[in-house]
Amino acid sequence: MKIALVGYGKMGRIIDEISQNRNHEIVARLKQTPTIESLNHADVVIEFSNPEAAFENIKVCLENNIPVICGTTGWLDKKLEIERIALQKNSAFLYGSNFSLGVNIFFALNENLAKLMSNVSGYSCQLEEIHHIHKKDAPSGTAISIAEGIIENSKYEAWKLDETKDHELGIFAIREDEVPGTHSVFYRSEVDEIEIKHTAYNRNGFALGAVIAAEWIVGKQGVFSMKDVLGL
Ligand SMILES: NC(=O)C1=CN([C@@H]2O[C@H](COP(=O)(O)OP(=O)(O)OC[C@H]3O[C@@H](n4cnc5c(N)ncnc54)[C@H](OP(=O)(O)O)[C@@H]3O)[C@@H](O)[C@H]2O)C=CC1
Ligand SMILES: O=C(O)C1=N[C@H](C(=O)O)C[C@H](O)C1
Repeated sequence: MKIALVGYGKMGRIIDEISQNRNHEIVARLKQTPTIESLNHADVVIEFSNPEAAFENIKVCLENNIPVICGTTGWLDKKLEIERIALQKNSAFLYGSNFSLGVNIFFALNENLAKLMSNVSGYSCQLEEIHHIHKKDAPSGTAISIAEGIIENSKYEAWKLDETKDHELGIFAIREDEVPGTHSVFYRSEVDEIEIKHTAYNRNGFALGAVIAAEWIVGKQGVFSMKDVLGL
C-alpha cells in the first residue's frame, strides 16, 4: 500500500517505521498542507499534524478522493464539516482521538462502567489526563472521547475543564515532562473510590493502531471510527 504521511513529527516518524515493517511504501512525508502532486499517488493518507492545520489537510485529501486516517486532536469543532465533505465526495474518513488498541478497549469499559454507576447513588465522576509539556490542546482528544462515553450513559450533561457545577463532568489536564499519555476515570463516594486507568508506555501503540486503520480503510467509502476497525 502507498501511504502519504501528512505531519511528520513524533508520531509521523514512528508511523513511518511501523508502516515499512508491514511492507507498505511511504510515498510522501509532509510538514505542510498537501497538494495533489505532493501526495504522490498515495492510496491513503495518515494525518498527524496540529490543531490549526488538520482541517485544511484533510479537506485537500478528501477532495482528491484519497482516504484519510486522522489522529490530530484539538480541531473537533470542524469535524462535522469534514464528514460532510467525505460523504459528498464518496471518499473515506476515520478520526481516532487515540489509536491504541488498549485505549479503544478502555473506551468500551468506561461506557459499561458509566452505565453501571448510573444505577447507584452517592458517586460522582471525574477524569484526569496527563501528557507531555509540548501538547498543544487541552483536554486531550482521548479525555473528550471518554467524557462523551460517560455523558451518553449517565446523568452528566456536559464536560468542563477543572472545577464543575452539578451535572458537569470535570476533566483535569496535567502537563508533565515527556509523559506519552495517561488517562484515569474516578468514581468517588464518601466511603470509597473506583478508578480505571490507561497508561501508554510510549507512542508505538498509537502508531500501530493508525497503520492498522489505514490498511482497513482502503477501498471503503464513508465515515468511520476505530469501533468499526476493531469490530467493537
Ligand atoms: N490519535 C492518537 O492516537 C494520537 C494523536 N496525537 C495527536 O497527533 C498530533 C501530532 O502529534 P505529534 O506527532 O506528537 O506532534 P509533533 O508536534 O511532534 O508533530 C507535528 C508535525 O506536524 C507538522 N506540521 C506543522 N504544520 C503542518 C501543516 N500545515 N501540515 C502538515 N504538517 C504540519 C510539524 O512540522 P514542524 O515541526 O515543521 O512544525 C510536525 O512535523 C497532535 O494533535 C496530537 O495530539 C498524538 C499521539 C497519538
Ligand atoms: O498529544 C499527544 O501526545 C496525544 N494526543 C492524543 C490525545 O489528545 O488524546 C492521544 C494520546 O493521548 C497522545
